[in-house]
Amino acid sequence: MINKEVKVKISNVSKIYKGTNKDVHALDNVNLDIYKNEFVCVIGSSGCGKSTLLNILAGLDTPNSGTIEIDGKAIEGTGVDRGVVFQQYALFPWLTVAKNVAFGLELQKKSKDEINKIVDHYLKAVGLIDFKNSYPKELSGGMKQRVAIARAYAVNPNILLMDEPFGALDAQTRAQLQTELLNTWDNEKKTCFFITHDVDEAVFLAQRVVIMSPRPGRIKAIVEVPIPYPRVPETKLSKEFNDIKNELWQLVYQEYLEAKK
Ligand SMILES: Nc1ncnc2c1ncn2[C@@H]1O[C@H](COP(=O)(O)OP(=O)(O)OP(=O)(O)O)[C@@H](O)[C@H]1O
Repeated sequence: MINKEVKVKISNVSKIYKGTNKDVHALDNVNLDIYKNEFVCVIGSSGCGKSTLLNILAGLDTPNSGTIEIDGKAIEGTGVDRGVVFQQYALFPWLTVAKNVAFGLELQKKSKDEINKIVDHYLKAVGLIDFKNSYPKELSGGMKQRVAIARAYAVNPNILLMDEPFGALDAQTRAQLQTELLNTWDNEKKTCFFITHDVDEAVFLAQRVVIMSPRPGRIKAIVEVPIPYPRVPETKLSKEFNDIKNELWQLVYQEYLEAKK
């Protein structure tokens, strides 16, 4: 059930990148309210502005116009209230798994005992406690992404911003991490903004799916996914799941036909 308290308010956000030949209107007047503890997925064709929007939410980029508010307060740059997970694992190769997860906690000047406790908690949550002293190069892609997720959760952000975090993984690992992510989301009650190219993944994870369209980047439609949690791999076999998936496919396909014109 969606709690209707607005957590993130995106109002009239536009972004233009100055290009060598021409300007790119990456986002045009984007408006979206994301509710507290909500899981929102964003899909849309390549170049429709998904990452631009996520980077602006993260405070890594700024809009040309419009505002982003979190709990009613305009954001200014990056903040520990927002954890970001990218497609490429972005782990520090010279640090062990435990040290990677501890990194943000050390910046927060937490005590050693507290850091150890938090690191162990999240490494257990992602099933990697036995690898705490390993280095990233000793891990598979899926394991590295689990570390990245544990690291994002460890600093206790209110909001998780995920840019295709499972995009580089094989189907089986991806399915496993989707279920794990939902379990953690359910336990930790975070607000999640999750970009994916995979319609199946969007329906499985999200309470609402935002479909964006390109040139200029806009929100084309928002589809609710009223399937109850916990969602399990078998959920993907249900009629309800497949009906919503088809609805989204039609919107995405329509987009493809329009782009071809
Ligand atoms: N730093 C930049 N400088 C210039 N143009 C940019 C920059 N970042 C993005 N763009 C342009 O803005 C548009 C939106 O890009 P963005 O990366 O947000 O799309 P996306 O929907 O995330 O795409 P993809 O699914 O391929 O990752 C694209 O046309 C892209 O070329």
